[in-house]
Amino acid sequence: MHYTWQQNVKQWRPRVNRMTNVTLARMYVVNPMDRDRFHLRLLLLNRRGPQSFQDIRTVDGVVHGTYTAAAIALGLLEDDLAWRNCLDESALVDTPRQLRYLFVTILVFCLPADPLALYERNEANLMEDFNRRLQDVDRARAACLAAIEDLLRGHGKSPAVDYGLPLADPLLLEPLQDDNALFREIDAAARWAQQVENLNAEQRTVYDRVMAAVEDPVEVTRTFFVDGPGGTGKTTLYGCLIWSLRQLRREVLSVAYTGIAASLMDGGMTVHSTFGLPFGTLTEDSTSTITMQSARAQRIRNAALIVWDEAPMSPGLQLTLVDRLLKDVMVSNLPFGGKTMLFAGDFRQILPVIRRGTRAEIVMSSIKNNHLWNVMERFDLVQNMRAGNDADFASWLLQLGNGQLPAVDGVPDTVEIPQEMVCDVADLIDFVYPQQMSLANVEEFARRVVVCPTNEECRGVNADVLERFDGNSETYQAVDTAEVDAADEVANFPTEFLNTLVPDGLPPFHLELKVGCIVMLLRNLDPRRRLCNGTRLVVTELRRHNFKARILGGDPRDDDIVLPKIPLRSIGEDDLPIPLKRIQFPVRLSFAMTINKSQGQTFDRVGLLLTTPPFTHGQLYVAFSRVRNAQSVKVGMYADDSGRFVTKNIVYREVL
Ligand SMILES: Nc1ncnc2c1ncn2[C@@H]1O[C@H](COP(=O)(O)OP(=O)(O)OP(=O)(O)O)[C@@H](O)[C@H]1O
Repeated sequence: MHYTWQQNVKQWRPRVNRMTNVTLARMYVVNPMDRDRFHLRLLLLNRRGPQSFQDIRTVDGVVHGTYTAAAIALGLLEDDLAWRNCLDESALVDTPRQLRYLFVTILVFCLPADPLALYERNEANLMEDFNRRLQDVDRARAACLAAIEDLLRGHGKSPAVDYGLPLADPLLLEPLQDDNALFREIDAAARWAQQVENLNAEQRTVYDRVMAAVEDPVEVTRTFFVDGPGGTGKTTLYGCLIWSLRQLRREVLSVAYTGIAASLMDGGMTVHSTFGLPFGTLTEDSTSTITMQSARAQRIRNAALIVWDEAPMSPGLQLTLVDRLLKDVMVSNLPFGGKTMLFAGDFRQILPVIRRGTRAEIVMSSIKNNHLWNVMERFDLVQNMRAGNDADFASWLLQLGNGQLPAVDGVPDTVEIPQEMVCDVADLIDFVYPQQMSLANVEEFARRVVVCPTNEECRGVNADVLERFDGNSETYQAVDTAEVDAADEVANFPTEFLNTLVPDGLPPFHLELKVGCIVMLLRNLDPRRRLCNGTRLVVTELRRHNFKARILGGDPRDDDIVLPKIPLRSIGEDDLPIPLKRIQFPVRLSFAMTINKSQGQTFDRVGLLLTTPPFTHGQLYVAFSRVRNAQSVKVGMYADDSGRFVTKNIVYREVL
């Protein structure tokens, strides 16, 4: 019963509904993925006095077939023209498999208004290879839908529930043999069997301990931490564990804090996506989106081991939330629900990133200050296994990382860079890159990079190196929108102002590319295919609505990737005056990258630009440890008044 205030008699009276006997008091929230109902809700919120469902779908006298079409006609939804153009362009020249990847990328990241219409428009091209092979349209359609379903499942999505796409008819499906995958599996099995044999004594101790814990149902200590500087064989160790357990038909989950580290692990996924953690700053009250009955919860239940790489980068709170989730999923009060957990990493490297965080805040957020640290059995790997490493350099690096090199003139956090490692700032790019660059000589510079403390310096280097490429460039412009509800607030931020913003996690408004240039992905598009935030790609073809690229150092048998523009949002930690949505290719030039981004990657040659000094724990160590020997790195910096090359080496000894 609803009441209204009667001013004249100063009384509350039951409300009289003059229209009907039914009162629509409140509308249910509808998941945007439930498209039809979501768009009906959108129309109900924006249309006044419709008399029937048909009426709701009628715009300017035209009765639309779907609520989606009516919402587009009313301008309530962006239409899918950009994605149609992007798919049309790819369909003309790319393989059906590339087109299916592109279609799935658009579904997952661009949230088109009408996925079914996009599918139907492109169906013939999407299934063309199956049709050729099977010579039967119905079976080809079923195979194509199953392939799309498989790709979507990798993103935790369902074609029917999330996008309203038809499902493959199981009666028409036949097992498809992927010869490539089969050969790769045989290759991998031979390689890993050999690796397990070759583990050194330190690695073997951890391997045996973890395998024993997995096998022993009553073992109490099931949480392990492996600490080891770069090159001591951590990745090899958990590769062996993952492979051995899979041989025993046991499931393993491999996760890492960053997408790029996840992509280097077999089947690796980010911590966020595996455990359904929210993005942005976590709090004690943050919760996982994983429900107990879901397939993701079941995957966790089935896992015999969870390997967590680059753990020192994870905020301690992440461990608390995952511990809570695993206790619920496993219905157990043991740490991490009694799962066997193997954490690994190097505390000399970069710690959790807290924007403008103080030393105390950063240290407090480290996993070392989480109560779960105390339940971990700890192992140290010290033997450097990286072939070609020079022993003097490895020992200098370790002293640098441990903060054991002498401070200059007693000034804390300073270090002198050996003269032979320094070059003139103006010559640094020449040390790394050839004068003439193109797709033809990409192998010459693919495993080289310039690293800098901040993005600002990277932008300058990137623009300079692009000049070294032959051929014309293409400049792609973004579509920028301020994400605010109030119309008058939007007016305070004109488009030309939004276009000038260069937040860290977003591509530039003007993206200038040339064939052969190196770009970095800015989103985790598909860790299963090593397409992660931080993956470097070489551009192989530029088009109007998409571009083609391949992963640097990727498997040559892999197809090139076709990338669409996608809507990207600022993450709220960019110091922007307003939340920004930018529709642009999710890449930026990557001849230079920040030291933080380079963590976890190995290069043949690195130019370290130190015109501004490193500013947080571990940065200098991370920058130098990207290469295997002293000859492969040069530092571009200026001498001080006494001719010495002095910079900052910030080491928080309390976390080592
Ligand atoms: N037991 C071993 N015998 C021979 N080579 C090994 C062994 N363990 C590791 N390696 C080799 O040493 C190199 C470094 O190993 P790995 O990548 O596993 O180290 P990491 O600790 O993960 O390094 P990073 O932290 O820099 O990624 C690799 O080339 C690897 O093949």
